Formats: sequence, structure tokens, C-alpha cells
Amino acid sequence: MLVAKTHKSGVVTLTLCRAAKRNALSGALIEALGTRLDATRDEDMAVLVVRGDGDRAFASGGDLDELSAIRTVEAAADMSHRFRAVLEKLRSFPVPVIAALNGDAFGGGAELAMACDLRIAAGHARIGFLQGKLAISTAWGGGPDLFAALGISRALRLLGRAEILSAPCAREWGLLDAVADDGQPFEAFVDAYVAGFSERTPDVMRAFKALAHAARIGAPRDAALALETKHFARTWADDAHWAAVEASLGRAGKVQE
Ligand SMILES: CC[C@@H](C(=O)O)C(=O)SCCNC(=O)CCNC(=O)[C@H](O)C(C)(C)COP(=O)(O)OP(=O)(O)OC[C@H]1O[C@@H](n2cnc3c(N)ncnc32)[C@H](O)[C@@H]1OP(=O)(O)O
Repeated sequence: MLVAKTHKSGVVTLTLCRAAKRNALSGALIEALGTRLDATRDEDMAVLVVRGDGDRAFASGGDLDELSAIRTVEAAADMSHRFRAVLEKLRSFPVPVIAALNGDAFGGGAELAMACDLRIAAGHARIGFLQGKLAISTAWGGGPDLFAALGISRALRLLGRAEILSAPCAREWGLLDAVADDGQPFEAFVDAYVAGFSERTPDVMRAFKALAHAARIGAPRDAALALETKHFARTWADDAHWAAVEASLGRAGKVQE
């Protein structure tokens, strides 16, 4: 199995299972990821986690052995479109997607991480857009994602110098939202981080993701506002909202006594 799936308390986790090749993104692995994403998008969940198997790599990029068969401009463009289409499934996934970097995210692996909405990492993980070193540019939407996340100057620096950032540095730059403490087991770190999201109802997380996606694609303000109203009205009228209001008033009452 190339992409394993677990579902626990509102959290679906997809794991890239190619640790012997540092989760290098072969055509088969990318296709399996796309299939899993399609089969998962309507499940009842608050958040999706994507991670790699093992502790060396989240994903070491495109499979360099396999991709070496691609030698023409047309075939390269075709590969770029096919792989990017799968990463688009993450960008437009109906709930927030968290990339949990169990190890290095290099090249296309960094693009995969950027296609997710949030990134967290083990302390030893690194992020590197190494494409320039291989005399290529980004291919799967990671370039635009990186400029949006870091701004022109820092994104150009990372790409142009093919710099590798340590997890603490990537956190300082805002590429990572959280980094595991020294000695903290990775699974416990991920569970604790994700719990903050999985406490929310799936509908609320779908609403927030819709806004996040609108922001990512630079949707016109009118469209973003229409989305906001649509999701807000739905969540407002839902029983979960009124149960939360009751619970909140009950707590407030106790404080006043
Ligand atoms: C269009 C593609 C482009 C993009 O989308 O932008 C790319 O992604 S290009 C790829 C960019 N990535 C890299 O250049 C990273 C290459 N890998 C490494 O630097 C290292 O492997 C590592 C990730 C730092 C891990 O190092 P280590 O733990 O020491 O493992 P090994 O180096 O010994 O590798 C083990 C095993 O895995 C194979 N491997 C690793 N990465 C790839 C890869 N990207 N493609 C294919 N195979 C990969 C490596 O060859 C070893 O195989 P065996 O020798 O058979 O054990």
C-alpha cells in the first residue's frame, strides 16, 4: 500500500509509505495519493493530516530515477500538469490539511508541504526547494505557494540559493506553524497539535477551509464574502451551534454565582 489511511476522532491521516526511497514521489505514489484524497473528501472529519512514513523524509521530491525518462518539453509540461492536479486536491480539500513533516521535505516534497494549509515538523526535519540545484524550476504549484507564504524576497532567496532551512528556522520564517520539542515523540506532538482543530465541528472546519482556499486563490472579495455568509448561515442554524451556546451560557452562569 503506497498511501495508508487512518481515521480517529475527526482526524484522517494519510501516510506516504515509501520510506526505503525516502517517500520519493513516483507516479504511482502521486496517483495513490490522488485516489485516497478523492475517496476521503466526503468523510466526516475536521482535519486531514498528511505525513511520510519513517523518520528521515516527509517526501524527498519527485522520484529522480523515474522522472529521468522524461526528456522533452511536452512530456515535462504534461508531468507538471498531472502531478500538480493531485496537489490541487489538497489545496481545495474541503477541510484544512496539515502537513506533518516527520522528516525532510525536499524539492517536490516541499511543494507537497506547501500545498497543505499548515505545516508542523519534527525538530530534525528540514525544508529545501532544491530544484535550482538540479537546474530546474518548481513544477507543481509550489512556486506560487512559496511566494504567497514568504513574499518575494525570502521566496526568491530560498529558490535561488536552493537553501535548506532547519525546522526552527522555517518556523521563524513562518513556513512551519509548530516544531516538536526536543525528545517529544512525533506522534504525541502531532496528536496534541491536531486536537486543537478536531474539537471543532466538521462543518465549521469546512467553512474555515473555504475561506482559506478563497484567500489562496485570490478570490474576488465579493465571492469570499458570499462564501462566508453561506457557511455562517449554515453553521448558525445547526444544532451544534445551539448546544454550544447552551454550554457556554451554563458556564457563564456558574462563574457569576
Ligand atoms: C519535478 C521534480 C522536482 C520538483 O517537483 O520540483 C523534484 O522534486 S526533484 C527532487 C529533489 N529532491 C532531492 O534532490 C532530494 C534527493 N534526496 C536526498 O537528498 C536524500 O535522499 C535525503 C532525502 C536527504 C535522505 O537522505 P538519506 O536518509 O541519507 O537517504 P539516501 O540518500 O541514502 O536515500 C535512500 C534511498 O532513497 C532514494 N531516494 C532518495 N531521494 C530520492 C528521490 N528524490 N528520487 C528517487 N530516489 C530517491 C535513494 O536513491 C536511496 O535509494 P537506494 O540507493 O536504492 O537505497
